[in-house]
Amino acid sequence: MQQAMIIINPSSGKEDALEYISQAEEILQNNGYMVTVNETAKEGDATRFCITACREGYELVVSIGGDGTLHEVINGMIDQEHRPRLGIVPLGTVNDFARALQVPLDPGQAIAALTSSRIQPVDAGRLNDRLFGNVVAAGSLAETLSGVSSDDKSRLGAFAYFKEGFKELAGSGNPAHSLTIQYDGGIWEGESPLFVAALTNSVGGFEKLAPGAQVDDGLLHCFIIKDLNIFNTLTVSISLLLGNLKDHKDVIYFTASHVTVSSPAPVRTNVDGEEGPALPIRLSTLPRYVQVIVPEEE
Ligand SMILES: Nc1ncnc2c1ncn2[C@@H]1O[C@H](COP(=O)(O)OP(=O)(O)OP(=O)(O)O)[C@@H](O)[C@H]1O
Repeated sequence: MQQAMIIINPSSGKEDALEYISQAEEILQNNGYMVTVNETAKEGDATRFCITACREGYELVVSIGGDGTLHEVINGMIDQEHRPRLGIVPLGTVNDFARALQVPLDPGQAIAALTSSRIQPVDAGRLNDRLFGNVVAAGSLAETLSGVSSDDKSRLGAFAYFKEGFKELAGSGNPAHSLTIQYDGGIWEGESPLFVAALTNSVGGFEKLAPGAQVDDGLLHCFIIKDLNIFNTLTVSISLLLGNLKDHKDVIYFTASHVTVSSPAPVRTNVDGEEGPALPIRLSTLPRYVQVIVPEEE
């Protein structure tokens, strides 16, 4: 009999996570799985549970929670020879990974889609000695984004990030730091308030950040926002909404499989929506590393 592990964060989303356990358990049992349910209680639990699932040969791990929980689950797969298939039930407020893979944002529909036979191989990102599923941001605006409240994210969706970003720009005028970004054969040095490296098209709920990004293209889609002021922030924001950010005159866009970012200043990062390590960071991709269950094609 195949084994499935449900990893659920009971604090995710609007805290109605527990309602979905029996629904997911039933659908998996009806599909021939022996199901183990693990509830997380604190940071790191989802990673530990997923490590167990890898070591014990589980065929399937289902992450029920937000992008933070998913990030932790994916980190359990680092350096594991056996990696279970991954099912996603999004309960967070942003759910970028689900958006990028067309997994339904409605949890009931996402649970129903766990029986799909369609598997999408997805790149994982490597940041120093850990993994990420979707995005790494660095710079003073990235630090600000870590502070966006769940309440604002629920109320304003992706626009919560604009609100915090504008607040930061209005407060400090010019929050750029000196960054050195080395990628494959190139190097960029200059002042920037924000560097973003994305694996998928959806970042912060904006589904058109990198419209050309494929989840299995083996590439980091990188954006350097050059020195910003409050006025061209508006035009950058509009480009972001229209999906042509990479063509904006104050944005440098490139793709690469290896990137390092450093700064003489103590700059922090944001990784998959949560606060990450300080610079310097080394980024790379692990092509087609995670096998994700996605809905059948219509
Ligand atoms: N039982 C728990 N109570 C509180 N926090 C928890 C618990 N279990 C895990 N966590 C922590 O909650 C963090 C955030 O979870 P997650 O991103 O899944 O939900 P969310 O914050 O509701 O989603 P979003 O970030 O989209 O708003 C996880 O990174 C984890 O460290």
